[in-house]
Amino acid sequence: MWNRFQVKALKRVLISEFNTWNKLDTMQKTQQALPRVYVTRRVPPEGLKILRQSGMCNIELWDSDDPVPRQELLKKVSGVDGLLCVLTEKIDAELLNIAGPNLKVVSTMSVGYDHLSRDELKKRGIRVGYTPDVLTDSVAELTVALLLATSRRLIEAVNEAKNGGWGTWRTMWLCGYELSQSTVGILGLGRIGVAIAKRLKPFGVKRFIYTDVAPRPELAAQIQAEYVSLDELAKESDFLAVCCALTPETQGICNSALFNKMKNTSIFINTSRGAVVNQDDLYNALTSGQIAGAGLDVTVPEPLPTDHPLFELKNCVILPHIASATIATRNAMSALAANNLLAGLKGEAMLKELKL
Ligand SMILES: O=C(O)C(=O)CO
Repeated sequence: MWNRFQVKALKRVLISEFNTWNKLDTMQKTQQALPRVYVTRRVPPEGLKILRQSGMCNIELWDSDDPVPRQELLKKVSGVDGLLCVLTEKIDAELLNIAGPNLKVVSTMSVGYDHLSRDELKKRGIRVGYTPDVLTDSVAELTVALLLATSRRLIEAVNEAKNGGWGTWRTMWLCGYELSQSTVGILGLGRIGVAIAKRLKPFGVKRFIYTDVAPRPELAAQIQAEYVSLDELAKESDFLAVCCALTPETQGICNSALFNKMKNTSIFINTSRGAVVNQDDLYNALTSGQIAGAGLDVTVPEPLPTDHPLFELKNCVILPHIASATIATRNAMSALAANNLLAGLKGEAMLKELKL
């Protein structure tokens, strides 16, 4: 027989157990009620921290540095409320149909949005976040580095020094082209084009010219750039930097018609998207001497197969799409993508929303 103290103690234990169980049950129910979010890549820590600390979504993560296989992605998006993706994921009608009507927001950790079917997203009323501005400086910096590496033949020079090609100082050996007194052309003047021009100006560039679908006087005024036609841009640029977004209008815009108008001393640089260039035409322009050199941070496909003919050319410098690859920038991109996603889930204004 229990005395009254034992009964009281047992009561206390039971009540406390009941409360704990109740709390857990409520927590579980709340968790189940939270929006479901699929993150298609191990994005940099800043973004993941923001998502986790928000406590406002259930996150499932493809915890890898490599892209999620398409079939796995299609399986995982079914029924999600939000999707945080990177530029390797094609967000098209097939995926959106499988995702279903819960999907309210797609947030891409990229400034480029050519991997998103904008019409399909718009049709379904899905909001889209992206990450402009935070990568402008790192992309501009890398563009300048690539331009100098190409025009001053740095990769060839390093290889010659390392591989015994360095005989003696020679008068015309490894001579390249200099920015001083040059004309720099920008195809697609936006924030990145302006940032590139600002960095190039101190090298003694004489003139900046640009082309776009229409003049952009406010941006152009920052760098005293002159609006010209695509033809003039090709003919007059000593250095031609491609900074436009990939759209149906810009796909393949850098083709033989453009290269044939360029000077045979010109350097062509692309840090936007590979598909704005017709790579066969570029190969011909480089091998025929129609242009002097090309620096590419982007190609079709990516990665470019190691046996691709462009890799055989000494006057073509190819980087593996690293323009925004600084630790600070990639963290800022992931933080912005996470904040865009959370704002979209809450139905609030995003920091950077793409107009569809
Ligand atoms: O953000 C983008 O679109 C990129 O290409 C990454 O540098």
